[in-house]
Amino acid sequence: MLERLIESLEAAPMVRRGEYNYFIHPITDGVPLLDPALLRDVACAMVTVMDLHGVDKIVTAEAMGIHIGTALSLMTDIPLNILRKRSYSLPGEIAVHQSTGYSTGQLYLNGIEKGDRVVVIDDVISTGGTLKAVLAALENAGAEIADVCVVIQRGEPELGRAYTPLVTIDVDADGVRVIDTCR
Ligand SMILES: O=P(O)(O)OC[C@H]1O[C@H](OP(=O)(O)OP(=O)(O)O)[C@H](O)[C@@H]1O
Ligand SMILES: Nc1nc2[nH]cnc2c(=O)[nH]1
Repeated sequence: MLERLIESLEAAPMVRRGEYNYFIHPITDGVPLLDPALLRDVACAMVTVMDLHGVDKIVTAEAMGIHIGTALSLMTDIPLNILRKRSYSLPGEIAVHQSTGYSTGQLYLNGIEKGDRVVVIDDVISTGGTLKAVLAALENAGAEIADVCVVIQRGEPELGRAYTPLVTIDVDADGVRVIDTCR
C-alpha cells in the first residue's frame, strides 16, 4: 500500500530553506501535482493504523494537513477541525505558536469542546515544533487525544507521547531515503 509513497519520496527534489534541506513532495507541498491514488494510499494506511474508536474529531493544521484530513473525514464520517493560520477572534479561540526547522508562525484553534476525543494528523513531523504546540493547545482546550499519526517522520523528533508515522525518512542535500515503514 505504501510503495507509491516510498518511490515518490525517494524521487523528491530538494531545495535549501536557509540551512534546512527541504524536500518537495505532493503530499507535503501539493507540488507539482497530487495523484489521487497516492492520497488514497495514505488515507487508507492512516485509517488502518489509527485508533479511531469513539473519536469525535480529526484535528489537523493548515495548510498541508488539510487534504489528508479531508480524505480521512470522507472515509470515516468523522468531522474535521483545522487549526488555521489566521485568527477568527471567536470566544475561546486558542493561539498556538508554531516553530519548524525553517519558520515560525501562529496557528489558531477553534471548535474543540472539553471532553472531545480527537485524533491529530499531519503530513510530516521534523522538529516536532508544530505537533507539540498543537497537542498542548488541545490539552489546554480539554480534549482527550486518542491517537497521533503523521505520513512522514523526518529524523527522530520527540513528542512526549507515542505517535505513528507511515514512513520514516533520512534527508540530506542529495535527497530522501526511506528507512522504515509502519508495516
Ligand atoms: O515538525 P516541524 O518542524 O514543526 O515541521 C512540520 C510542519 O511543517 C510543515 O508545515 P509548515 O509550517 O511549513 O506549513 P504548511 O503546512 O503551510 O506548508 C508541515 O505541514 C508540518 O505542519
Ligand atoms: N515539504 C516539506 N515539509 C516539511 N516540513 C518540515 N520539513 C519539511 C520538508 O523538508 N519538506
